[in-house]
This record gives sequence, structure tokens and C-alpha cells, in this order.
Amino acid sequence: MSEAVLKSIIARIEPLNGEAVEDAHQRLNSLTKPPGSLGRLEEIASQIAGITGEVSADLSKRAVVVMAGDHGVCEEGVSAFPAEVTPQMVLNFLAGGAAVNVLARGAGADVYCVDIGVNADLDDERLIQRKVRRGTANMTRESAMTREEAIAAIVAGADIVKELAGQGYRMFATGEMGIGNTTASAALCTVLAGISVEDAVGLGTGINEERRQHKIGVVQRAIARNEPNRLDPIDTLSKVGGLEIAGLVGVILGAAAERCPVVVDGFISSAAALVAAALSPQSSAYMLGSHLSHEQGHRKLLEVIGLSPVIHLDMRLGEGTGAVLCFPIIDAALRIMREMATFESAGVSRG
Ligand SMILES: Cc1cc2ncn([C@H]3O[C@H](COP(=O)(O)O)[C@@H](O)[C@H]3O)c2cc1C
Ligand SMILES: O=C(O)c1cccnc1
Repeated sequence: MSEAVLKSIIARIEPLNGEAVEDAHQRLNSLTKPPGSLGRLEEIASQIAGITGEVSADLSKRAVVVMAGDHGVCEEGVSAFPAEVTPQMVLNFLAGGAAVNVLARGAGADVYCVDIGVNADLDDERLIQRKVRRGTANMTRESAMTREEAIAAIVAGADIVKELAGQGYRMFATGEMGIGNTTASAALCTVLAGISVEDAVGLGTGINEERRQHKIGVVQRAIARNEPNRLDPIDTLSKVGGLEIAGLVGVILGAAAERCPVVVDGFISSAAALVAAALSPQSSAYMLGSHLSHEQGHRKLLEVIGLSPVIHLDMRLGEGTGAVLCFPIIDAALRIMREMATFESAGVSRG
């Protein structure tokens, strides 16, 4: 049943609107500047035109969807922080005090926090309750979750985006919270992107090199124990992934299905983007890279997905922080399309 729902979401993802991309190029080349001189801003403007079908879309209503879930693999000592930080941070998101809340306020974005798999009972009406299970299992011993649970989490993410799009949201950022999730993300990178475990495993919240070596061994054991099928992204996601990562796969696919741009945050969100692209290569066209995380492995992961980061601030936080920081840059690209004079209107000679 859910597998059919997932297929129907993927089937709704269409190629970008080529005519709108062409119109955007023509408009950009008519503006009072040497062709191409606004660099990435021009690429962003063209991509948004292709996504939305409009040369200067109104994306003022935007949201960051923060998926929260726990990881059984924390038992193996892979994070510098204890697992109870996940529910504690969820309450912080709801109270508006986390980094992503602050940066979202600056970018005119609303924060929606989703309990997709937190290992605690969180009773707060501001939280979107879509708990699939209370955290994943320890993937060094068994599959992190079942195939059905992975699909349920993806479908939940896509549902939430569909509902928000129905409320007028036109642009999304991916965010996550889940202690231990750089371990699951590194495992996904290794299996689905072919990045070596040594290159994929980083320091996460700030472990030392000795602990990183231990974390490498944990990822190797998880892969050896579960034997994920790299040709089957859902199999891999369910065996060595995470509930919040699966939820973000749904957010990305859902945004693409709604013809909305989705800005991909750091290492963990990019692992979700990798799964989304494996499920629907067409969905990549709806993704925008945001920042280059300091987390080791992010650069290679972005290369595999074909995303290039817009900003480099040596951040390594997640939550959607790097993605929402790019909203004002996207706004700038759209403002150029709307407000700049043309060679004709300003009476400027062409080269
Ligand atoms: C207070 C705090 C706030 C956070 N916000 C995001 N993360 C980030 O750190 C975690 C991943 O790192 P690891 O795999 O090493 O546990 C995720 O929750 C991620 O969102 C945080 C981590 C902490 C401690
Ligand atoms: O890049 C990220 O998303 C990241 C890196 C380290 C820890 N948490 C998140």
C-alpha cells in the first residue's frame, strides 16, 4: 500500500519547464550587465523559473521542515552528545531558541518541527506528530528499521510538504535533529555514493580522532551486518539510515512533486538528497545546494548528487541552518529578475 503511495508521489515529479528556463535566460541577457556576470545568481534564477514555471516567482512564503528522530546506534558511542539531546532540542525548536529558529526569523521562514521518530513522548500541540517508531534499532545488531517504516516516514515527509504547499508555502528548506545521525548518513554515503567509510565518517558534534576511528568501525560493522542492497535505496535507507533522514527524503520528493524549490542543508540533509535522487533522478532538478558543511565527506557527497554549495561558512550544525541562510540569496536572484532595468529601458548600449 505505502509503496504504491510512494510510487504515485514519484510519478508526479515532472521535468523542469524548459520554456520558462528559456524565458529566464532571455530576461537575464536583456538586463543592464554583461551576460552571465551575476554568476550563480543567474543560475539560481533560471532554475527557479524552470521549477515554478514563472520568470520571477513569489517565494515569500517559505518553510524549513525540521525532522527529528533518534538512533539506536548511539549505544555504540558514536556522538559527543547523549541521545536525550534530541527530544530536548525538539522543545528548543518549539520554543524558538535554536540556531535554525534565529536564522529562519532573519530569512522570513517558518519552522515546522516534526516528530518522525523521537525516542520520547513529546506532547506539544506545536509539534507535528508523525512518529513512525521510537528511534531506530542499533544498526550494528539489526536493521535500523523495516522497509515499511522507511516508506511510512518518506510518505509522511511528502504529506507534510503537500499540506504546507496547500497553505501557500512555495519554497522549502530541509532540517533535521537526531543525535547519532552523522553515523547513519556516513553509512548511506558509503553504500549509495560509493564514498569510502574513511572519507564519509566525520567528527559530527565534535568527537576526537580516536573516537572517529571507532565510528568508522561502527559503520563498517553496520554495513557488514545488514548487507544493504546499493541498487535498492529503500533497502539501504531502512537498514543503515534514519527516520529523520527518511522523512527528509519525503520532504524533497514532495517539494519536487509540488513544483517547489527545496534547499538542501548540510551533510545529513544531503544524505537524504542522495536517497531522493536515487529514487527519482528527476527530483535533483528541484534541489538547490546551500552551504559546504565542515563535516568530512560533504564535499564528495555533493559532487555525487551534482549540487554545488552557494556559501562556505565552515558550519557543521544541521537543523537547516545553512539552507535558510541561502533564502536571502535566492530572494536576491528573484529581485534581479523583477527590478533590474533592461538595456532598452535604461538606454544602455550593448557590447
Ligand atoms: C545541542 C545540539 C544541537 C544540535 N543541532 C543539530 N545538531 C546536529 O548534531 C547531530 C549529529 O551529530 P552526531 O552524529 O555527532 O550526533 C544531529 O542532531 C544534528 O542535527 C545538534 C547537536 C547538538 C549536540
Ligand atoms: O552538516 C551537517 O548537517 C552536520 C554536521 C555535523 C553535525 N551535525 C550536522
